[in-house]
Amino acid sequence: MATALVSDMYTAAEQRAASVTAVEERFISQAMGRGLFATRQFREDDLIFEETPVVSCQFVYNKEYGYRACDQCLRSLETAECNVRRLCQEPLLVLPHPECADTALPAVLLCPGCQAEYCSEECRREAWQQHHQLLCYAPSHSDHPLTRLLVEWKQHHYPPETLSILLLARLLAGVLLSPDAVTASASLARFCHASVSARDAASHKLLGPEFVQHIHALRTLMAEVFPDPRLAEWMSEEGFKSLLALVGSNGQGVASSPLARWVTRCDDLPLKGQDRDQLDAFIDNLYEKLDSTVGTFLNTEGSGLYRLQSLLNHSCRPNAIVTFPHNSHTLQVRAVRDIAPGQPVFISYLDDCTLARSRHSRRKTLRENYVFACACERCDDETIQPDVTSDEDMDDDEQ
Ligand SMILES: C[S@@+](CC[C@H](N)C(=O)[O-])C[C@H]1O[C@@H](n2cnc3c(N)ncnc32)[C@H](O)[C@@H]1O
Repeated sequence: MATALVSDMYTAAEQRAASVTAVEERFISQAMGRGLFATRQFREDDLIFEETPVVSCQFVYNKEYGYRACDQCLRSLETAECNVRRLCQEPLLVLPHPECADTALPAVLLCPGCQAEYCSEECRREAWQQHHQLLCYAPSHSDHPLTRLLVEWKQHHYPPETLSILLLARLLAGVLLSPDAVTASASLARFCHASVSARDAASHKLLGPEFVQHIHALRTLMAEVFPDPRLAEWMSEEGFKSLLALVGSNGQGVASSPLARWVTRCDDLPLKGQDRDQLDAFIDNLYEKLDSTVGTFLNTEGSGLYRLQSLLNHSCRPNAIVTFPHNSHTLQVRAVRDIAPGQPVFISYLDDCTLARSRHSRRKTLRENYVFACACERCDDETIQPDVTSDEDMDDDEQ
């Protein structure tokens, strides 16, 4: 499936594509807004839909720390072993169970202008057509507005990152490079309007009062990157904030890290007793080393904005999961239990560990990171739970 052009974001063709995938968009409630509903039966592990993003990009610090990924599809360009050797600064480190690692790496192609790396000619061409011809620059040019934009961004956003300002730059470049920029801009406005509730737009944590100066600086620099009157609407205070709220509320982490894939496959190995303990201890030790050398990095390479996936609401009792089986930004949504026609499809925005915690802890994490009060069925069922249920949760609160 080709990556959608910004101008295609809300076309009838894409609406039809959604129905082919057997989900449809419906209004749920004032609290939750819209959501996706199954239009047919899904069994556990069934594919519900597969989707490439409207736009995606690698996290700024991942790139700086030398994580090598295709600049278009985020496919990893190094093996898990190369990745950890470099990050842990241990050139002789050997990962056990090599059968769990991806070995077939693509031949790397470069952008002749800025040396950005791609995994294929298709990705290089797609990137050029969609955004790169307007964003190609040598990062060593410290005076270039894009360099200054990234410096400003990095001063306020540290790993583990969940978003990159380059997503916005790529979205806007996509508007200008569309055959009809006016229509593309209107399409982006509809996406913003439909996807960002008034509450998200007013209160998203990216837009908090402590960021007023920062947002002003980002907006000024973005206007320098795109001195084009066709984007004037997006450079206004309101327009720029609505874009930040769009990517803040809907950006999806892209899990294409080779190390994470190796770890996941190791977890699935049918090992028992001492063998399992040894491998688990090796992995724990590896993450500790990584933590001490390069700090906390999530298992995500970057983030993307997806048209269908951005309609999926959170539930603390999810019936679906987002995966990245192609080692790239193409995602799949799969059922984790049976879903009947007409039922809403929910994923979890929380990791497994947080999901296993009390209602109080889960809601606290969702409030702090996603700025909403969870209205899911499980939270509803557990309303009789005391506010805090475990020592661990107490510790959390005290912190
Ligand atoms: C990725 S969007 C999901 C689609 C969204 N409902 C819409 O109408 O566009 C995420 C937003 O949906 C809402 N949301 C998602 N899950 C929710 C839940 N369990 N309870 C309340 N609001 C939820 C929040 O406003 C959140 O910022």
